[in-house]
Amino acid sequence: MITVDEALSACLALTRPLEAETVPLSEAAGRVLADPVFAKRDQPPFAASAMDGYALRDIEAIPGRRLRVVGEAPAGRAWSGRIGPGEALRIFTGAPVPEGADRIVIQEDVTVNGDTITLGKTLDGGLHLRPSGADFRAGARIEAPRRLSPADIALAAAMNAPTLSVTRRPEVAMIATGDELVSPGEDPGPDQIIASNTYGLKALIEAEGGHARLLPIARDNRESLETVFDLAKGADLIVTVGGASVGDHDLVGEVAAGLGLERAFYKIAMRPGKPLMAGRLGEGALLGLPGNPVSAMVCGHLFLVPMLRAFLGLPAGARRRRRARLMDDLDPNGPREHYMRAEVVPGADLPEITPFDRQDSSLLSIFSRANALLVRPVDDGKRRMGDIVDYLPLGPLIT
Ligand SMILES: Nc1nc2c(c(=O)[nH]1)N[C@H]1C(S)=C(S)[C@@H](COP(=O)(O)OP(=O)(O)OC[C@H]3O[C@@H](n4cnc5c(N)ncnc54)[C@H](O)[C@@H]3O)O[C@H]1N2
Ligand code: MOO
Repeated sequence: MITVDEALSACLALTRPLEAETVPLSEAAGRVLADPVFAKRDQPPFAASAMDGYALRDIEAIPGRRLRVVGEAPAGRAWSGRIGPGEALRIFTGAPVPEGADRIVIQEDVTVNGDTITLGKTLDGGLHLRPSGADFRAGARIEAPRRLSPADIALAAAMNAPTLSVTRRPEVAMIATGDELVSPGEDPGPDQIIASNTYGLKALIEAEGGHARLLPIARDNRESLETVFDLAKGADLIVTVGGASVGDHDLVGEVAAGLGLERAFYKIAMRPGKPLMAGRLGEGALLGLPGNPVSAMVCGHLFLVPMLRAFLGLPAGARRRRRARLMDDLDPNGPREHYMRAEVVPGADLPEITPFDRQDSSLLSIFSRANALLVRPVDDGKRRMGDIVDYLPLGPLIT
């Protein structure tokens, strides 16, 4: 059995950064930027007013001063003259500040009387001007690769980029295997259960920016598996679930080998997830996950997510572990790195972590309550309440 780190390196070696495609800006959120975005102009392109009020010369911003209003500039329409001594321009937020003016006095600090204004007794200290290029200059860049956040989309729009070059979504074909499985919504027989983990994995894949295709459930025989493998052709990554262990009906490895799988590894020193398998199949990669729902999901977080990031051209090493204070005693760990389902809450100095009592790899109800995986090294000794341990956050974290 190889270690978790060795298995991750082998998985990453099966990936390659995918090519770029051009998408409209409005569809680019969450995608991975493949080429930098360049600003085509300064923003703002002119010195702009930050407030509704009056543009004037700062040296004349004296309480009680009377000034003559010489014109008006709404946003989108500059006033072309120059502000001289004793003059002010009615101006609105976002409008170009006229030459000669270097301060905006907000309208709340002004009394209007026909064509003249009188400045109030107290004026706030702000100039309320946005110099041209204050946000960014022409030529400024959004660097790639980068997963595009809503803020990035707004910035790219402001830079006047109507389309963006993003990495193609990795195509993932997903095969659930087992005679006992039916799809959600179907009527299971008395000996059957509902296929669950492929749906959880699809959600994980799509949250990471991949595109997952759920293929029909493959039955526990060679013909059925071969038929469904055939449907998976063309995918960047084929993910199988189940049929990975040593039972008489665990045929995935055998069938994949018959189809030309170049196996990178099979079985890793990890709990849950021991019967993990990976290799190269045709042009794509294959990741064979164990069938137990929690094993499949934990392997999804540890191996599938980094593989997707590598396909997307993002940094894709092992996820950074965090530290927490253990809130329970733990027996010594065995020869497999253990990823225990746990709950992390904020603590005084460090977050506090409590593993769930029941750790069986079939318990999705526990997994859905967990917000962390407590990581126990191979052959870790007994641990006491108060010890500091490593964990990986699952989803949004409350620290
Ligand atoms: N003699 C041994 N038996 C087992 C070993 C072992 O080393 N020696 N390893 C155990 C471990 S650890 C795991 S994990 C499982 C993995 O087995 P498989 O990958 O072959 O998975 P299956 O046998 O097909 O299924 C296991 C379990 O999960 C359920 N399952 C499968 N697919 C789905 C799905 N898509 N959605 C929901 N549930 C699913 C299936 O019904 C089984 O209950 O093997 C142990 N056995
Ligand atoms: O490795 Mo299995 O995944 O312990 O349940």
